[in-house]
Amino acid sequence: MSPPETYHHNPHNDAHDGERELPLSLEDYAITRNGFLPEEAPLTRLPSIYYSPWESVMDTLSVSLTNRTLRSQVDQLPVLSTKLLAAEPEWRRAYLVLIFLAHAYIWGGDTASEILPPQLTLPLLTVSSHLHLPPVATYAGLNLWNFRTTSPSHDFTDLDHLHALHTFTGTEDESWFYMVSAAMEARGGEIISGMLRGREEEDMHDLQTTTQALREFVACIAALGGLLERMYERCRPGVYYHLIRPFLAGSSGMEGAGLPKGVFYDEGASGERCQGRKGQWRKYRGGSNGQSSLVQFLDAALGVEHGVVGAGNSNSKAGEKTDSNPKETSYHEEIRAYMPEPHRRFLRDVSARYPGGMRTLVGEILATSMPLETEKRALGEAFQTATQSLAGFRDKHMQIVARYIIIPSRHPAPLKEEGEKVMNNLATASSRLGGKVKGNGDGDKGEKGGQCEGTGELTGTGGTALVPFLKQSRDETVRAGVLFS
Ligand code: HEM
Repeated sequence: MSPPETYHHNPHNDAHDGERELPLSLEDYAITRNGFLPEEAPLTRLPSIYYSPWESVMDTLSVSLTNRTLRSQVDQLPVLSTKLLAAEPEWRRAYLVLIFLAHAYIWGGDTASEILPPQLTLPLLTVSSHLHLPPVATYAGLNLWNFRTTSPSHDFTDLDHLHALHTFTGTEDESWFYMVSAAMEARGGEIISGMLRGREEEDMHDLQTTTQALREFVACIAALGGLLERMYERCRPGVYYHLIRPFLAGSSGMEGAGLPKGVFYDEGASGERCQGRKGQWRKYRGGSNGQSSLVQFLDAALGVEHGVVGAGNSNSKAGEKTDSNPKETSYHEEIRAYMPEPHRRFLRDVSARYPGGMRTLVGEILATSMPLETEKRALGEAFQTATQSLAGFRDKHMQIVARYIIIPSRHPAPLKEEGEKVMNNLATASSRLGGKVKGNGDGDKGEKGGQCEGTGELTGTGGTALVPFLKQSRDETVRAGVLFS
């Protein structure tokens, strides 16, 4: 079980006059009026002065990366205990600090560091175990818990007033990259309770709640698509691809970037596993927006089901079992291990309580012989529009991926000064690896000899074969809209 949360009362959970109470209490899942974002903006520093050595390194992170002093600063840090971390926001702040320092340490040199020192690993292992997250950069640390707002009304959907607390590069581009997702999470959070209530509707003679929930879903997806497309405003594709993205890379599938065994998490002097050091070689996926619980909630709410990439799923219908090996898990299933535990539990409970989501409910209602043809037609249309809008959102996302990854991957990193490549494009090399779905975390054995040859398929920071995967996710969304065939 997760540690007790300190979330405040959530007005979105309240049933208004005539509304059914939600069967799942959103507070139990650390879901707030801002959706999967916290109720309040995250801590900007750890309150105890004991942690000032960490915070001081964070204060100058991007500068230290540029002048290559970050690793020596980390090496000189004391090994700090986690005993002074109290409330959950402090644990999240500690996690954010440690994952930023860990990725800066691994990727912030001329070659990747295969070893993470105990100054980082010892507290990081404790903090990530407390939060039930892997000890690596995740969407939670980079996006959900890494923002402040200058909005007078503390409106987290107000993208123009959101700012990342930390970036690797010190660029506006990187802050914007994280903040677009943060604003989307806040906007998307507004429909969580409505969708659950709409799915809960069992009164066949009043279909309006469900139809209305689907219409609000469509409006929400339009807003999310609008925010997504604002990525172009302040995040330049070349800066993203050559400067930002390399820092987000994980340790799985990184042979081409100098991490054939992953990363050794050095836990101190005793032991014998690596040059007399205690510790473990570990492989994790990198940080990715694909770890957003919101998008997986939208899928679960509608009834979109994702299969294993390339396992014959492109011809299967939503909800059908495929021929793939039952032991294989889909990317979407696997990536849940990288989400905060309460959010992961929420997705599991939503799918268990409402198998097939709206798709099942709408299918059942349309199949009945009740004389409410107009309402039934409106409901069916609202459902079709909802699935189309989510598929359209995925199309927009694919265009972003083309602009930010596929096109820049064909061009070398620009020169900063004559003869000098922009720093840190180590993991960019790993963008072209062979293999299907790559890298599923600790001890991953799934590599298909994916060396960096420059000829393989493009992979995401999360390690997926990019284009087929994204197309399949979009097609699965379209198919969920087909109710009868
Ligand atoms: C410059 C902007 C972006 C780029 C380059 C990008 C890139 C990618 C890549 C490479 C993947 C493949 C999986 C992986 O590598 O982990 C992916 C998946 C995904 N991304 Fe993005 N992404 C961007 C913005 C966003 C934003 C803002 C969101 C919203 C939360 C988002 C949501 C997703 C989701 C949900 C997936 C999983 C596939 C799916 O369900 O359709 N992405 N993205």
